[in-house]
Order: sequence, then C-alpha cells, then structure tokens
Amino acid sequence: MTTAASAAPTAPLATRGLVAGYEPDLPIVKGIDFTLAPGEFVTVLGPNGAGKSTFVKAIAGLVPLHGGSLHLSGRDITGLPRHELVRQGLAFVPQTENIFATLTIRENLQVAAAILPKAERQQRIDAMLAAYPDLASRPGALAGGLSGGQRQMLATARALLVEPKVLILDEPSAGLSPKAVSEMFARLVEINRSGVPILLVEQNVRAALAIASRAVILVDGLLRHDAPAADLAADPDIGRLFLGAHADGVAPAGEGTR
Ligand SMILES: Nc1ncnc2c1ncn2[C@@H]1O[C@H](COP(=O)(O)OP(=O)(O)OP(=O)(O)O)[C@@H](O)[C@H]1O
Repeated sequence: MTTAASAAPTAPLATRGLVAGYEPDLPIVKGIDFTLAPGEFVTVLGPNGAGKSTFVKAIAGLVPLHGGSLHLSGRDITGLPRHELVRQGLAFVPQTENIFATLTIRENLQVAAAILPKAERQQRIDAMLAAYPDLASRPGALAGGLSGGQRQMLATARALLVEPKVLILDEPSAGLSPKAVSEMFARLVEINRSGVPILLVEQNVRAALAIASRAVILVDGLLRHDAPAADLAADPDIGRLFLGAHADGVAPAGEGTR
C-alpha cells in the first residue's frame, strides 16, 4: 500500500534519508531529507567540513551512497551512474575540473552536447553562446586560457546546454575576484528566473543569502536548519550558532580556510 509518507516525492529534486561517504563505514552525509521545490533557489551553508560538498556530490553521483533515496521530478534516480543522471536532467558544476582546459570553448560545449539528439546540437550550442557574450566573442579560444570567472561561466553553460531539470553548483565563487563573483551570481539569478531550480553550496554566506530564496545549514553531516534566506540574513545569532561566526564569509584566524 502506498501511503502519503512513502509516496515518491514529485519535486524537481528530493533526498530521503540520504547517507553517503567515501569509505564504506564512514558516513559523511548522515541521513538528509531535503526537497527542492519548483523554481526554488536554495543555498547549502555550514561550517568547514560539515559535508556540504559531499552532499551535492552524492546527489550528482560522485560520492557513493550508503543509504536513502534520490528523486528527480518524481523519478527514483537512486544509484544511477553519473552520465545517466546528466541524461535525466541533473546538472552539476563541480568546484574544480569543470571544463576541458585543452579544448576550445566551442569544443567544450560540443562535448556536453553529445548526449543531445544530433539535429539539435548545433542550434543549442549557438543559443548558449548567444547567452554568454564573453564566450561567444572567441569560441575558438582554448578554455585553459580563460579567467577563473570565464571558466565558471563556461562550466555553467556546459551544464545548461542540455536544459536540465535542476542545476547544482559546488562553490562556484571559490577563487574568483569580487567582480567575477557578482557577475556569476547575477547570472545564477537570471538562470533561476528562467525557471531552473538551483542548489548552491557556498562559503560566501552573505552573498549566497542575498540571491537564494531559502537556505539549509548542514552541521556534521546533518541538516540542522532550514529557513527563508532573508530570515537567516537578518538573524544576528545564525553566524555564531551554525556557521562558526563565518557569516561574513571570512574564517577567523587559525581556522581552516582554503
Ligand atoms: N575525497 C575525499 N575522500 C575522503 N574524505 C573526504 C573527501 N572529500 C572530503 N572528505 C571529508 O569529508 C568531510 C566533509 O567534507 P566536505 O568537503 O563535504 O565539507 P564541506 O562542508 O563542503 O567543507 P568546506 O566548507 O570546507 O568545503 C571532511 O571530513 C573531509 O575531510
């Protein structure tokens, strides 16, 4: 018998009791129930080592699942291999190694387009280049020669090429200049407004709360807090309680930073 509690979630993305980690007996994500609603923009926050990256990598098929389930638009995608998750519409932009440095901008897009029907590929690549003037101005340039911000743009363009159901990004602001971060975040807001739900891991807490609609805070592999982003941004206690007082995105001296 199917009960309301056991019915498969129909949201764009849902995890139920998700347990994941790199070693069989060492869970890093320790049982997370999370739902990304249609059109939502959710940021994942928490102290260093809380398991934020592991959580999204597990969703993206890059970290082994030990338990629980994953659902994409009502479909159970638990345990599917990475390439199949992409095909199903789950786009993930990793923090590093998210482009092919020795290929050109256009070739990077062509590789991502390979899962599309042949007849659609060129038109989608052209449309994506049109949306990214910085990339369109030199499609033959090697991706390895791009700035950090342009690389992130290319990585995001590659992810969007296949019109995903959900876009997940792992710290896209890492290592970028303040100008590149604000361009990147403005682009994410546009993408979200076009209807793509976004899940964003960020250490840049204030910037993330300014663009997200909701925030979840992970502590030691568990989802400890879930609230509207504006409420968290206005809460003077939240930095002390959950973020190790990193609410300005700057870790105190002596604590681990990258
Ligand atoms: N490839 C890996 N192999 C084994 N353990 C790992 C690996 N990557 C991360 N870990 C461990 O998993 C735990 C959570 O790391 P994770 O990177 O998910 O945290 P985070 O919240 O994203 O941290 P940060 O904000 O510092 O990026 C840490 O104890 C870390 O050492």
